[in-house]
Amino acid sequence: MKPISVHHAHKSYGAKEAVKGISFEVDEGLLFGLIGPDGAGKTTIFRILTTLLKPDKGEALVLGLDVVDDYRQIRKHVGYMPGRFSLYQDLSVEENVAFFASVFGTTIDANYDLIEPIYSQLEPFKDRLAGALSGGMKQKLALSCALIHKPEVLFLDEPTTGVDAVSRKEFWQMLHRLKEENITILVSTPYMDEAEQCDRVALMQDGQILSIDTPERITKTFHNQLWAIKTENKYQLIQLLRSYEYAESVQPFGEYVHYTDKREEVQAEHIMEYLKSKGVINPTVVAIAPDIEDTFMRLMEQEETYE
Ligand SMILES: Nc1ncnc2c1ncn2[C@@H]1O[C@H](COP(=O)(O)OP(=O)(O)OP(=O)(O)O)[C@@H](O)[C@H]1O
Repeated sequence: MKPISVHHAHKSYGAKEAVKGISFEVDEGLLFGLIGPDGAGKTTIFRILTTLLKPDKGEALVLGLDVVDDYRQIRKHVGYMPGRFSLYQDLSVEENVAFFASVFGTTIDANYDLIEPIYSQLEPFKDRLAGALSGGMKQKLALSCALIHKPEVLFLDEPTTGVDAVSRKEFWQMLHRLKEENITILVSTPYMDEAEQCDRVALMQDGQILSIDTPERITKTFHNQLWAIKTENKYQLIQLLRSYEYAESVQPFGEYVHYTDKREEVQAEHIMEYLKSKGVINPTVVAIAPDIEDTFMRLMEQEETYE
């Protein structure tokens, strides 16, 4: 039995089809990522799996239980950290955890061993109101609350959005520790660097899954030579590359533009010559290895082309 299995799930909000026939399964003890931009349908999938929304069509099972027929049992065995508003801002740190414990008929002490690595960092502030905590501390508190009844499956919807880089890193370390406790984790994120922390990922766009695999295998599907190009004027560079007759894809990435070319054999010099012929002084053109973000952008582009 897979802890999570979704078969051809559909969900619409009025005329808007948010989830368009999605299927995926998650093995026990895996850290599985739903990766995609805002509006891809990630939250809708979380709401279906945590029994807060019914799918219009298709089936979703958690721990072998049906999200519609067996919702009461599912709720006892899963932890959910929604994207926002999961804490009571006007209760203290300790009161929030105690409240979530009482909802599940348990106590902080009974489950302290599981939350200890996370909650111990909050204990010095246990009397502080949740509303007065920093983003990173709120996130730790929300995770403590989601774990207080020792769930077998943990659902984390964009847990690191709006959290500083150090707290994000710590958070992922915590998730790896929870995995060792054999908790199955479904986590969503819009950050591609976090995708690489997952055992498997589903890349989502517009209510559909474009690819499911390990981050390494997804990245290997990018076959073309990728170039990172930089000039003084990035906006002008993008325009020039987009109007280059051999351009295949042009994507801004930080201070660089990532570029692929339609030609089989292309050298950095070819691209430099073209840019110089358009008046660009000293362009930097470097061959680089693609990462999962490049692969995702490519898959999204292909999807748009086929539509
Ligand atoms: N209650 C609702 N009524 C109408 N449309 C909705 C509702 N909830 C979500 N949607 C739409 O459904 C689509 C999927 O939303 P969903 O929240 O599942 O995506 P997401 O990937 O979680 O993105 P986000 O990070 O923005 O929440 C979006 O286009 C969204 O605008």
